[in-house]
Order: sequence, then structure tokens, then C-alpha cells
Amino acid sequence: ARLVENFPDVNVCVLEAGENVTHEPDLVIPGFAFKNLGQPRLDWGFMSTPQEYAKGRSIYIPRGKALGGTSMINLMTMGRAHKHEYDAFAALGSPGWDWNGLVDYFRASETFAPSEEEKSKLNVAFNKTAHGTSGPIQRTLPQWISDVQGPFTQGMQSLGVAWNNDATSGNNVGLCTSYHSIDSHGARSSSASAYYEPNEHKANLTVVTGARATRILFDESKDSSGNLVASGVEYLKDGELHTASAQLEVLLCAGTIQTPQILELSGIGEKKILEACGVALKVELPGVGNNLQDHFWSPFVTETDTKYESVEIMSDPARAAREWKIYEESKKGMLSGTCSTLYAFLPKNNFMDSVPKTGHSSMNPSLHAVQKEWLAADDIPFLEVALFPGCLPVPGLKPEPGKSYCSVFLALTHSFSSGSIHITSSDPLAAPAIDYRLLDNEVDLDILVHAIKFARKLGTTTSLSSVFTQEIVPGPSVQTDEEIKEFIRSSIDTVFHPIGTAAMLPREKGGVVNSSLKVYGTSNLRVVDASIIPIHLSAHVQATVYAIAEKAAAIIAHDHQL
Ligand SMILES: Cc1cc2nc3c(=O)[nH]c(=O)nc-3n(C[C@H](O)[C@H](O)[C@H](O)COP(=O)(O)OP(=O)(O)OC[C@H]3O[C@@H](n4cnc5c(N)ncnc54)[C@H](O)[C@@H]3O)c2cc1C
Repeated sequence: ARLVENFPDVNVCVLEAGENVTHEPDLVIPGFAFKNLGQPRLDWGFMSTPQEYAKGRSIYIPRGKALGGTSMINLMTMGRAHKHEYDAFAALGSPGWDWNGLVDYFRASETFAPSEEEKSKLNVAFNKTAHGTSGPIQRTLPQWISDVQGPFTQGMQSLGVAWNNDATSGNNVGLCTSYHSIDSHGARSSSASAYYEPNEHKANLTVVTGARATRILFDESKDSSGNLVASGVEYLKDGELHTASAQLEVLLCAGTIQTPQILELSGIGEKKILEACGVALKVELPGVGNNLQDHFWSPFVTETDTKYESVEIMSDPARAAREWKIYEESKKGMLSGTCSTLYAFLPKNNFMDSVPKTGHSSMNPSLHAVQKEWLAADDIPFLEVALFPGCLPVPGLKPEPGKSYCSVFLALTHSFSSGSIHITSSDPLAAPAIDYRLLDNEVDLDILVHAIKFARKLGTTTSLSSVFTQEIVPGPSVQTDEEIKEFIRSSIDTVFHPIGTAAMLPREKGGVVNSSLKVYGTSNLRVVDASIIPIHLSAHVQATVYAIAEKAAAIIAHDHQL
């Protein structure tokens, strides 16, 4: 979109496998967000391979299939990690990608202009230099707050977790209100509504929906430095193969799962993987598809005093109708958001009394070393603790009518397991094999055991002990560390934030793209999506992906002297 609007002489063609669903009510109305998951029309619905250390379970991995990608089906939280985590991008070999090199792009991507009344109600204040006031994505504060939020805040504070009134200015440590990609009219602000729509009628933009890219095409001859030159993209539409030619560049933005798949189908990847699938090797790049990282969560669910309403009340038709009326008339109420409005990011000293040993790790050694340092640090969060005023989805658990629930969402922000995504055949329509190697490092279990214990302690604080009336999950029968570990192995799940499979790292460290996001061994093929993030962040990912895309547009303009 930035190239289209800033450079009328540059023609941009977007190939998107999904359709344009930008204004469908279930996608626009924030309170309906959960309805879209698992619908094949909107969600690729990947499954991982059976995870050995998680009871052999296959993990469901939703991914948006639509113009706007996963920003059409995500849960709209807009967070940023600690500035030191972005600084690691640069320290790992990508100059210009530290916090200072990214903050202008975070700003460029968003409009964030809460009123004085909202700020004072939610106890927030903002460092203006870190926030945008005229960018495409609309970021707002929650319009509905659960009654449990007050006692939960006090409970967290009594355990030493400080309130952070400006958690997206480079220091995300502590408890804060969540921010969302929702506009002031209560509608989802997605990359389709915010970036595509203002440019949709521009003469230099062509968008082909229902177009599934099958491989990148290259010129027969290489450039003078021996690099492949991308000449276009082959794609399937309505059962027929087509070609889109590229004169300047090909930008691969298929996300963490399909970007490595398309690279491998195009002959870029590890020799033995491509050979096994009968794909001719064009660039030997063993990093492709490796370094898969994600955030993983375990549930803590309690029954609450019924004077505290939980989201389950929406199953009462009369109450749902009332909420609908509130939303229609004022864009407030439970449908104006996802009901998750408060979270905390905790470094080790907030929830662990000692630093667990990291042991052997499947991680890239350079990244492992960074994470080990972070685990011992006082400022890098390893745990997200979020309040959800309702029963989180736990297999086998069905909320009972008439009861109220509250959950504490406990997510590991820096897992020490590192997985992979690879093709298993040359068929572009076959899903790749996705192996998280979930919990292959005991340290992740140790951290999550501390997390469950923290949630239990939180439930016994003076402010929450009369709110949380009975622990349902893990439940009273789960007491010893080994029992808690068993519970985690049975219940751990993804937070839907996969990254890293086309990592921006030096080639010798397993990198796939350089700091200009160019794929090694090519002259004009770049990757611009979450797959380039080399090491995971203590933040939900979308705000960072928008900043990456903004920076990519600036790099491309600079490289071509546009
Ligand atoms: C259920 C869910 C909830 C989430 N909630 C949050 C949240 O609250 N906050 C947050 O920050 N993040 C959240 N995320 C994560 C966040 O939305 C993603 O990290 C982010 O959107 C990734 O952007 P991307 O550009 O890398 O990939 P995507 O947005 O996934 O874009 C990839 C695009 O490529 C298309 N594509 C793939 N293969 C092909 C092909 N072969 N041919 C043509 N097109 C193709 C896809 O259809 C898609 O449109 C959530 C994710 C999910 C699934």
C-alpha cells in the first residue's frame, strides 16, 4: 500500500489466496471474532504434527485466509515488546532493526488518540514520541471493562506487579490495559480496511483474490553477483495456472507457515528436504523453515461469585439482544471488544523464586544465548498473564448454565523449543509438516509450573479470594510439580503467534533474509511478514508486523531510489 500511494509509477500486483471479506459483519464486529476460527473459507486451519512431549497431541494453528490475512481473524490486541528485545534484532546482525530503528515505523502504522476522559478512566498516559496519530491502523482503548478488573488489578499489585501506564513505549513490564486494532466506530481495523481500502481504486494497484501462489519464477541466468533474479510468480486461480510477471521485485508475504513452503517449492531451502520432494535446488539455504517459535499458553479457570458477570451470559438470548442494542447504538458493551482488556508481562522476578536451568535446547545457538540472558534479566518478560472474564476453551470443560467464570491466561513468551515447517511433497496444495517440538526443553515446563503457582497465589490474595470461589482447572487434584507438568503437557496450546521461519539473521547463523529482507542468494526477492522475526518477543505480534512492513516499504523505496 505504501508503494502504491507514494510512487504512482510503480505498479503493484497482490496475489491473495483468500477473498475480500473486509465488510462481513462477523469479521468487523469485535465481539464476534471467535466465530471465524475453524471456518475453511476464512481460516487455513493448519494442524501440527503430533507433539511428542505434549501427549502426542496435534495442535490446531489457525491462519487468516482473506485479503488482510490473519489481521481479519485475529483477536486485535495491539502490543509492543520491550525495547531491548528489538535491540537484539540488531545485535544479532541486522543493523537498523533495534527499537530506535523501528519506533518511527510503529508510529507510521497507527493512529492512537485516546481522549483525556478515556486516559484518566483507564489510568494510562503516553509518551507521544512513541505513538502515531495519523497512520492507517486505528488503535483504541477498551470500551467495556469486566467487574473483575478492579480486584484483579489489586491482587496483581499485592503480589508486587506494578501498574504500567505506558506499556507500548519500549517498556512493557507490568500490568496494563490492553489496546486493540479497533476503530472509533467499534469496527475491526485490519490491514485490508486500513491499508488496502484507501488505495483500492489506484491505477497502479492490481489485487487478484482467490489466487494461490505455487512458486516463484526465476530468470534462466543469474545476475553479475551470481544471485537468482525473480521474474514473477506462478499461481493457481479457478483451477488454472497463471503467471504474474515482475520487473522490479517479488515480495513474499505469505506468513510464517506458507512463506517457507513457497520458498521450498521454488527451490530455496535445505538440499536434502528439497531432494526428498523432487524439487530442483536453486539456492542452498538450510535456514528456510527452521527456527519456528511461538507463544504457548496453559489455562487457569475458576468459578466466580455470580455477582461478577462472565462472557457466558451471552448465551442468554435476552442478554445477547441487549448487548447487540448497546453495540448498535453506542459501539460500547461486550461486543465492542473481545472482553480481554487487561494483561501483564512479567520478568522472572515477578513470578519465579529462582531461574530454571535451560539445559539442552533445539534453538539456534545464537538465539539460545540471548534468551538465556533474558531469562536471568529483570526487564524481559517471560510470562504473559491475562484476565479473561469467562471460561477459556479447555478440552472437555463445559461451562454450566447460571454459573460465572474467570480465567487467567498464562502464556510463555520465550519458549526454548524451536521447531520447523517443511514441505513433504512438491504438491503446492499439500499442507507443510509443522513441528513445534513443543516442550522438548524441560525449562518451558518449569516456567509454566511457576506460572500456575503464581495464578493460584493470585487467587488467594485478599482482593480476589472472595471473587474466585473455586478452582476448576487445573483443579484441586493437581498439586505436585509432576502433576502440574502432566496437566501442562495435556493442555498446552498455541497463542497463534508463530514467527521465525525465514529469519532475518546472518546467513551463517541460519538466516534466510538479510537486513534489507532480501532472501540470500537472490537479487530481488524479499520476505515481508512475521516469518522474518528472528527471536520471539514478549508481545502479540501484529503491531510489530505492521512496523516491519512499513520499514520494508522504506527500504525498497531507498534501494530503488524511488
Ligand atoms: C486466532 C488468532 C488470533 C490472533 N490474535 C492476535 C492478537 O490479538 N494480537 C496480535 O498482535 N496478533 C494476533 N494474532 C497474530 C497476528 O494476527 C499474526 O501474527 C499476523 O497477522 C501475521 O501477519 P503475516 O503478515 O505474517 O501473515 P498473515 O496475516 O497470515 O498473512 C499471510 C497471507 O498470505 C496468504 N497466503 C498464504 N499462502 C498463500 C499462497 N500460496 N498464495 C496466495 N496467498 C497466500 C494468506 O491467505 C494470508 O492472507 C492472532 C492470530 C490468530 C490466528
